[in-house]
Amino acid sequence: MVHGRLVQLKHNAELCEKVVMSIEMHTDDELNQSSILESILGQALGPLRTFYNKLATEGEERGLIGPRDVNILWERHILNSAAVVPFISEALDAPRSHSIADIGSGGGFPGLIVAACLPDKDVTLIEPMERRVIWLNECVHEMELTNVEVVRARSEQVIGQIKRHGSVHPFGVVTCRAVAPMTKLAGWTLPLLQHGGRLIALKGRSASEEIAKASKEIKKNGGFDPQVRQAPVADGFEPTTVVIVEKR
Ligand SMILES: C[S@@+](CC[C@H](N)C(=O)[O-])C[C@H]1O[C@@H](n2cnc3c(N)ncnc32)[C@H](O)[C@@H]1O
Repeated sequence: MVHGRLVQLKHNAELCEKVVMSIEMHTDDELNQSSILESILGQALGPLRTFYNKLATEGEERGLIGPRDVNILWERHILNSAAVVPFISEALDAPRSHSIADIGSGGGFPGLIVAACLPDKDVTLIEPMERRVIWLNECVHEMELTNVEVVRARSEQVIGQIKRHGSVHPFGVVTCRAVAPMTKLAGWTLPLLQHGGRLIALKGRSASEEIAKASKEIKKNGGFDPQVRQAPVADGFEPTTVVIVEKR
């Protein structure tokens, strides 16, 4: 009986491996077979391949990626998100809360990638849309991540709760990508940070102008010293832009 069960499990595992290989062969993402992935993602590559395959098969149908994204998922979404990880590690080097919040996670960017790359840090994904929250919970389960909590809420609601309950501001780092301009993001992210914490936002080329426009909101929400930094994605790929704001 036990032997029969083991044979069945082995058969299932082989079947899963074949399905994964066939999905990877049917997308034209040239990075699929590249050693770049392992050199950048290391131990996180296993769970992130699971995530990649789920996105490639279900992402478009579930409204999480566009039709043209399927062949550039690694570069456009996964490696782009992973570019914030060194900035987070640097920020959490100081003695402050080791928890991270990602607001407006959507399909999981950058939050799920951060959680896979930093398995010893607690990551809270804050996302208001129900169908995206369902997706995020499925991903956490299938990627076997044990360091993630998904909260269905707008960031302002979480901030309201923190203020009402008078608790200390809990996060050492807040991340986000493609959620809102800095004028809004300042009020949606900085109040979530503890003193000495850092906002690390993936931004487009207009990052400097956004910071200039939002200087009043940044100051009002306890932020200071906003900086625009270039974050390497991988050799031969265009770097991405990151905005970093310190919390007083
Ligand atoms: C354009 S999507 C970006 C998703 C993901 N970060 C990415 O880069 O692909 C913006 C996401 O922000 C969420 N969002 C909008 N307003 C929000 C708020 N006030 N607090 C938290 N999330 C919010 C939306 O539901 C949506 O999933």
